[in-house]
Amino acid sequence: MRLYGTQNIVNNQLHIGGVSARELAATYGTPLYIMDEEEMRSRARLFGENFTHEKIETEVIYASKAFMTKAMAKLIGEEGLSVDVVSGGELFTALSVGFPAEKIFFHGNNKSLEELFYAVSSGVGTIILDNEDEAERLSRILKENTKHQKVMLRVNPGIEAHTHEYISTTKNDSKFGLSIFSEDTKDLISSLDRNPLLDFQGIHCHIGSQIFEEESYFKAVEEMMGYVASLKEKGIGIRALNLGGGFGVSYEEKDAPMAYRSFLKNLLEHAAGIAEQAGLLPLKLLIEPGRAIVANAGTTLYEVGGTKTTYGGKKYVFVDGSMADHIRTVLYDAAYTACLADRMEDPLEEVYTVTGKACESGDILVREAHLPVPEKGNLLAVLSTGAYHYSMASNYNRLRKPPVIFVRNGKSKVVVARETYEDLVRNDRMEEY
Ligand SMILES: Cc1ncc(COP(=O)(O)O)c(C=O)c1O
Ligand SMILES: N[C@@H](CCCC[NH3+])C(=O)O
Repeated sequence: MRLYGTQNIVNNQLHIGGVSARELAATYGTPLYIMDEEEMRSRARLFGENFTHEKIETEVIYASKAFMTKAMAKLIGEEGLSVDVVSGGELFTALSVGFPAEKIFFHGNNKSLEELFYAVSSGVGTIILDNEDEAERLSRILKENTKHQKVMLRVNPGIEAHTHEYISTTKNDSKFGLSIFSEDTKDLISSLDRNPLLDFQGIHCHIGSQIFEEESYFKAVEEMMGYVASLKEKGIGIRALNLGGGFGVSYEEKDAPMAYRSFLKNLLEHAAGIAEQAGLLPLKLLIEPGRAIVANAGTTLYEVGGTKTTYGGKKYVFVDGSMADHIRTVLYDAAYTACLADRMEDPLEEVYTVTGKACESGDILVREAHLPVPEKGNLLAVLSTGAYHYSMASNYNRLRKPPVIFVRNGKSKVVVARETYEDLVRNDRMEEY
């Protein structure tokens, strides 16, 4: 089995960050989200250090939708990356730990008046507009408050990157951004560029998520550079080109993500070559990795409650979590690797479907887990759950969200406490009509 970051096996036990899964379960209970701090920091550094070029200014922005807490915002700040937020909530989290506002990029396809006002009044560095309505809302706020704002526009280059339909973002009918093939988009860019309230920086695209094909990014660079050149011909100078995120990670043994270091270098080299030849320099290049920084750093730990073999012969192992803390399997048909964290070297005997406590037949965490025959009380770990797990967790069935802990150098700390029953009813009211 492929282990990640600081994960290793000592005496048949899974250890992460130098702490055994058994000890973590005893200290914090299960289900439990465990994040390997060293792994997140080294991934952040990998992107920061390898997306650099002598001829082009660059910036790496962490897409916080993948995993955001106060501790994470602080970690990203310490590692020198910028941050992308898509809601007032993510923005609040970043600002609440003193994340520098000028290094925040505000995304989203339907930012409200309230969110835009919050962003402008907090000094958010760049707002990435998605459409004309947002541009109009933002201009109104800037005018009323005599402010000035750096903006970019999200465009859609129509690249078909191979990934699950729900996380593909640049098909021609995607809800995100505006097509580069439409004249209306150029008209909007031209009006953003002329708007004295705006400091128009350039354009953004994001071709989808969990992408393995390097070729798709090279194609995106070519399309976007061509577009930058066509805008230049219209007298619109583009200072920044943001290529988004989406860099795939490995969830199963067979997954082969790109070698990030060489990929980033080659991508920048390719972009710099085109930009130089087409006379588009100076042009700043930005990327927004989310999953690639946190996915493999995360492990979810559950306790086994029992097993069941159906009349039809299907074998289930029941754990104390559910689709409420692990939605990606049912939502995207995503595949994961599971193991028994306290029996790591026992022979794998059967294939089980890992299911939880939710009242849904679709409550499946891992479709095919090769395991030793699980016993009640064993610890079951699902690997690579650092991205889009805690951030997509719900309270379905009024299940409490698990805590999140960071581990590093033999120590652990709580970064999000386990929800209590009181937390679940905190906003309930018993008013009369
Ligand atoms: C605009 C934008 N940037 C960055 C990301 C991060 O994607 P990923 O976590 O796949 O790197 C996303 C999510 O898909 C996104 O929509
Ligand atoms: N939530 C998705 C990716 C996010 C897409 C954001 N544009 C996933 O878990 O894969």
